[in-house]
Parts: sequence; structure tokens; C-alpha cells
Amino acid sequence: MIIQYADLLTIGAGGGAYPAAFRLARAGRSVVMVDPKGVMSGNCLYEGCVPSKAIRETAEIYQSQRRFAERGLPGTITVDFAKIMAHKDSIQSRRYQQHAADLAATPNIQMIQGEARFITPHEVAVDTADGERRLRCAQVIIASGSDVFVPPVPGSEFCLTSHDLYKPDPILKTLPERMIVIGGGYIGLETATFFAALGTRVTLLQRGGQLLNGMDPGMVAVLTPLLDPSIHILTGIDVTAVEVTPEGGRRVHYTRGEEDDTIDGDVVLMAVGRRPVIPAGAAEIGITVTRKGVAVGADLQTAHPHIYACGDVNGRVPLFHAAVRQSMVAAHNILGGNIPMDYADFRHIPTTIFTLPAAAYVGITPALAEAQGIPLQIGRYDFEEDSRAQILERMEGGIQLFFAADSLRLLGGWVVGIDAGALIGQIGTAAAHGLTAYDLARFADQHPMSAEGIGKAARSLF
Ligand SMILES: Cc1cc2nc3c(=O)[nH]c(=O)nc-3n(C[C@H](O)[C@H](O)[C@H](O)COP(=O)(O)OP(=O)(O)OC[C@H]3O[C@@H](n4cnc5c(N)ncnc54)[C@H](O)[C@@H]3O)c2cc1C
Ligand SMILES: NC(=O)c1ccc[n+]([C@@H]2O[C@H](COP(=O)([O-])OP(=O)(O)OC[C@H]3O[C@@H](n4cnc5c(N)ncnc54)[C@H](O)[C@@H]3O)[C@@H](O)[C@H]2O)c1
Repeated sequence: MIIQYADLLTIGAGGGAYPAAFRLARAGRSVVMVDPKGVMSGNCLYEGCVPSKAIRETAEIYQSQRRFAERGLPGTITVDFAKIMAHKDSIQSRRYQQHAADLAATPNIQMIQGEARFITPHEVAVDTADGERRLRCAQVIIASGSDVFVPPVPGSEFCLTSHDLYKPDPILKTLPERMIVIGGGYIGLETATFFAALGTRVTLLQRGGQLLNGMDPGMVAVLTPLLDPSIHILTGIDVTAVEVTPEGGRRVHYTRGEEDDTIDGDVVLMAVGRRPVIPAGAAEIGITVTRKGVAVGADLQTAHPHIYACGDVNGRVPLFHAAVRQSMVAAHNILGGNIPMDYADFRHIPTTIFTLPAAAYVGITPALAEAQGIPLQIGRYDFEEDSRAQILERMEGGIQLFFAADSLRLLGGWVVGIDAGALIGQIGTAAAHGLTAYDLARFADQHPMSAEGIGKAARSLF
């Protein structure tokens, strides 16, 4: 057993861990990152954001080409699924090389491939291929992230998960003719639209009455009719079993209201949520763990002020950029001697559902405003009248901005349609920094870019 000392040890090496690791290493602290993957970036690069969006962008280019077949780009592009997946894999491997170079170029920081568990609040054991290592640590950041949740449905082992689909060298090798998606959240709905765009016949089974459970029903109502009508969406579904058919396909058994029914597909994607990954020993050393994950406040400290929990593991806002910002907050508070000097702003984190088309939101939207009794003034801009949307032949959707009725301060917004993921960042920055409808209305954003719609939405109030 080797005993090593570290000023900071991170459990995990994803977005919740490495920004703090690099910040502290640059400040001269000795840092050790532990992750069974042995590489940086966690699940975002391994099986999440980057690989899924690599497939999305390819599917969108394919859609665009077909839209422009009658607008000067005749001819047929065909789908070579193996090459699409190879492109995805090559981006993952390029980014891993980039991260390895960053790591090699930074002094004071070491990566250990292994799984960490707590022995005491200041001692962590790491199980590696070569046996156990022990580290004494002044500070710890728990950033062990989240993992696919597979419900206890008989036959769920016959389903694919996002891990199987998006990991390097994924299990799915050919484009399925028929895909059944269980779950109409981020992963289920995004993946359904990517595969439908590539030519798969997709059926999506959602438990509740609304897709994208928990998101503003007004935004979901704008998005839903814009989704590919070939996607067969069934809501109010309770999946009861999955089985393999004699032909080697999959049959999903479900109940809807009083009725039992089945549906057949070539593959089934199980996408009903993720669960936090809690390192062994955490609860035993006094860290509070709830169903959502490790309990933390906006300072990211756990019950032990020298132990922080950042990213998906705390269940606050399970998105990559949220994890990165939390990691930086933890780094600042460590540098401040565990007396908080920085806090995460959980209210202004932009969220994009990268469906085709996409929807994005930030801050306070009408459903939340109503629940909190906040009167709103709403600024609207319709992409029907937008020059870039017309150029791209993508005039569906638009921008809505939500202002406090008394001060016209921007509280939030949503975008459905073109450039949603880019526009929501600009809206989020404005809301986080207290800009008003007057500020947005007077800013000369670029023409002909969709961002000029933000100023136009603000000017719709005057
Ligand atoms: C299919 C999919 C698509 C997504 N798309 C987006 C997107 O477009 N945009 C977005 O913002 N977010 C997206 N997300 C979410 C995003 O991936 C996460 O929010 C982000 O990865 C969280 O970072 P993290 O560092 O908290 O955790 P993770 O990325 O989960 O990293 C945690 C790491 O900890 C390691 N670990 C676990 N236990 C231990 C242990 N005991 N010891 C040592 N190491 C351990 C794991 O191996 C893992 O590498 C997506 C997720 C999925 C699954
Ligand atoms: N664009 C992005 O930023 C992005 C993309 C993908 C994933 N993510 C992250 O990954 C997390 C997990 O995504 P997810 O889609 O797995 O979870 P989710 O919580 O977003 O959605 C799960 C959906 O499955 C439904 N469901 C639950 N049980 C069901 C059942 N038995 N039968 C049918 N439907 C059922 C729920 O009603 C819900 O709509 C997200 O919370 C998000 O943090 C983010």
C-alpha cells in the first residue's frame, strides 16, 4: 500500500473535476485526479454531449441537403452509418489526445486510473489494476458524475442505453430500420430525432402526458408539433416487459390506460433517466446523500468543508457547463481556505434540448413565474420574419423573452428553432447580468444573424 499526499484529490476527472484540478495545479498545489477511465472528460466525451452531438450535426446536414435539393443542390446523399459512427469516434479520439497533451503540459497534476473510495474524511483508497493505493488529501472534490438508470423492467437487459450508442466503438453498428425509444426526456427525444432524420422509423414511449417532463409546458407545446411527424409518439405509457422475438428483434409490452399492447422494433433504447454515482464510504464519513445525490449548497461544500461535490453527482443541474462552473467555484473556495468566496448561480444556466429542431431555455419561464407569483411582460420574435431563417428555409419557432413586469429586467427566455443553442447563451448572459428590455432593444446585433431577433423581441414591448 503506497501512501501519497495530495493538496487536492478529485474523484472523477470529468467537467466537475478537471477545471478545479488545473486551477489548483497552476496555483502550485499538488493535485491527483482519479478516474477508472484513466482519461479526462468523464461521460460528456465518453458517451454524452460530444458523441451525441456529432451524430446530431450529421443528421442535420443530411436534412438540410434534402431541403435544398430543389434550391440548387440536386442529387442524393446517402447515409453510411458506419462512417457516421467512425466520424463520431474520431472526434472523441481527437479530443482525448488534446486532453492528454493538456495534462502532460501541466505541472503538479497526476492522473491515477482507478476507483476511489473514502476511508476517512482525509484519506482515500484507490483500487487500481496494480492493487490499492492510499492518499492523504487536504481537500477532496467528489465529481463522480452519474450513470444510466435502468428500471427493473423484465427484459431491460435486451435494451440499448445511451452508453451503448454513444461510447467509442459503440455497440450499434448498423442503422436500425425500426427503433423503439423508452423515455421522452433529453436523451430519448434527442436520439429519436437524430435517428428519424437518418431514416429509422422511430416510436417513442413516454410515461407521462408531456414530453420533456419538468420543462415549461408552453415551450414544449411550441416544440412538439415541429418534430419529425414520422416519429410515432405515445404518451401515458407504462412499459411492463421487453423480450426478444423469434427473428432476433425486440418486443416491448406496455399498458396505456386500461389496455395492454405490444410494439416490435429492431432495437430498443432505454432512456428513462440517470442516477448519481456515489463513491463508496461517502455516507460512512458523514456526507449527506439524498436520492438526488450529494447534498451541497451554492458554495459546493458538503457536510465537511474541505470536501466539495460538483457536477451530476449533486443532482443540482446535470449539464456539462454547469459542472465546469461548479468546479471553478470549488477551486476558488479551496483557494480561499474553505471560507466561501464564490457561489454557483443555479438560476441562469442555459439548457438546450438538441432535438431537430432544438429548443433552449434559461432562467424564469412562464410556468415558473406563475408558480412563484411573478408578473411577466413577454417580448416575442417569430422566425417566420427572420432573414437568416428564411435563407435556411427554417422559419419554424422563434424567441420569447420574459421580463419582470415592473422593471423590465430580463428574467429568462426560450428559443425554439434555428440556432437555439447559440442564442440561449446570449440571453442567459443578459439575464445573469441584470440587463433590461431597454438594454437589449438598444444593442445593434448583427444582420443577417438570428441574434438580431433578441433585440427585436425586446423592441416588441415598445
Ligand atoms: C447521451 C448524453 C448526452 C448529453 N448531452 C449533453 C449536452 O449536450 N450538453 C450538456 O451540457 N450535457 C449533456 N449531457 C450531460 C453531461 O454529460 C453531464 O452533465 C456531465 O458529463 C457531468 O460531468 P461530471 O464531471 O459531473 O460527471 P461525469 O461526466 O459523469 O464524470 C464522472 C467521472 O467520474 C468517474 N467516477 C465515478 N465513480 C468514481 C470513483 N469512485 N472513483 C473515481 N472516479 C469515478 C466516472 O468514470 C466518470 O468518468 C449528456 C449526457 C448524456 C448521457
Ligand atoms: N442536451 C443536453 O444538455 C442533454 C442531452 C442528453 C442528456 N442530458 C443529461 O442527461 C440526463 C438524463 O437524460 P434522460 O433523457 O435519460 O433523463 P430525463 O430525466 O431527461 O428523461 C427521462 C424521461 O423518461 C420518462 N420515463 C421515466 N420512466 C419511464 C418509463 N418507465 N417509461 C417511459 N418513460 C419513462 C420520464 O417521464 C422522462 O421524461 C438529463 O437530465 C440531462 O442532465 C443533457
